[in-house]
Amino acid sequence: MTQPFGRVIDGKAVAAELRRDVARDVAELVASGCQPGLAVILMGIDPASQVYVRNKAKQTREVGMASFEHRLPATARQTELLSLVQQLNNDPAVHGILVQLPLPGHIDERIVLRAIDPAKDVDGFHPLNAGLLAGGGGGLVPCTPLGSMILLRSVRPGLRGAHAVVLGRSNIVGKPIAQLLLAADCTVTVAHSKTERLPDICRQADFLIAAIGRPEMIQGDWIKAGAIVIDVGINRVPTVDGKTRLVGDVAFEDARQRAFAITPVPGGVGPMTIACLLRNTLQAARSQSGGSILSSAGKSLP
Ligand SMILES: NC(=O)C1=CN([C@@H]2O[C@H](COP(=O)(O)OP(=O)(O)OC[C@H]3O[C@@H](n4cnc5c(N)ncnc54)[C@H](OP(=O)(O)O)[C@@H]3O)[C@@H](O)[C@H]2O)C=CC1
Ligand SMILES: Nc1nc(=O)c2c([nH]1)NC[C@@H]1CN(c3ccc(C(=O)N[C@@H](CCC(=O)O)C(=O)O)cc3)C=[N+]21
Repeated sequence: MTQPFGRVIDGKAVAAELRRDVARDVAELVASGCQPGLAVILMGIDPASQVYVRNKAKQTREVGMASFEHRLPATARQTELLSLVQQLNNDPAVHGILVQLPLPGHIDERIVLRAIDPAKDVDGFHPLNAGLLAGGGGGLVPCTPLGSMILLRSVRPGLRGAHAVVLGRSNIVGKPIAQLLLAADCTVTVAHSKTERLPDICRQADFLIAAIGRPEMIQGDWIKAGAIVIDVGINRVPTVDGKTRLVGDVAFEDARQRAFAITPVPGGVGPMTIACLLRNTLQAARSQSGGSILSSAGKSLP
């Protein structure tokens, strides 16, 4: 019998399934003469970023795509980074470009993200793609928001009319998630650091999407009974034995007692982010091997 409460959403399993689907479609595309290629630029030696970049490269190859890795020293000049982006924009073997964030302080992130060809912008951070998303779809959709929606739909296929509360309003997570929920006919509240009476707002949420980067800040009694909780936060915290562990923005065990379903950290949204990156690269390769950015890429939103 299925439990009425406290279901843990298995992001690892859903991500593995998505990667299998991507791998099958990649094989078809390769057979027709186009191997999708993903290029990742890593500037500096942030240890966490290095782990992500390594995982991405491994999973890219596993689904049959070509993986290109470019490393620049943290001290490289912005013009050097921009000319690398330009070179990748012009490289027909590269269908997707990801510049790992955050960038060192002397680099203007906005200028770099705008330099990426929107058709190759598999992160979905270019203003053209952000604008298409705000207009209801048609471009490349940011990976973490896409993955969050797929997990939400894995437990509740019909989202219409529900009250979704998004905590966080960043351009890369909170805002695009809010757009996707709106496109799915949810009633959306976006909260942030200046929001008053945050616990009360959270208690109204049928779907609570947490993307604030504050370890376990969201308490169990902020969760409405029967809500679905998507915890996007990834926070590394010290443990008593001097090591570190990953926790989300939600106090998982307490929230689980009240939620209908909840994503864990690790093993929730994180693995979906990489799987969606591969999905976006596949879409980008398809539209570049015939058709425009508006043809196959993200025609229907999740
Ligand atoms: N699972 C994954 O694959 C990914 C996970 N992440 C994780 O998601 C989290 C958010 O990332 P990101 O959007 O880049 O972070 P940002 O720091 O860019 O944005 C954080 C947002 O949370 C809001 N916020 C901060 N503190 C509070 C608070 N006390 N109460 C209410 N709102 C608050 C901020 O408000 P304001 O705008 O007012 O400053 C801001 O809008 C992080 O933990 C990050 O590690 C990020 C990317 C991918
Ligand atoms: N241009 C750009 N695009 C990004 O999408 C991007 C970025 N920059 N900078 C950093 C953040 C963070 N991010 C994660 C991806 C996967 C996991 C992931 O797979 N996490 C595993 C755990 C991994 C671990 O153990 O460290 C999990 O949650 O289960 C986490 C975080 C993508 N980001």
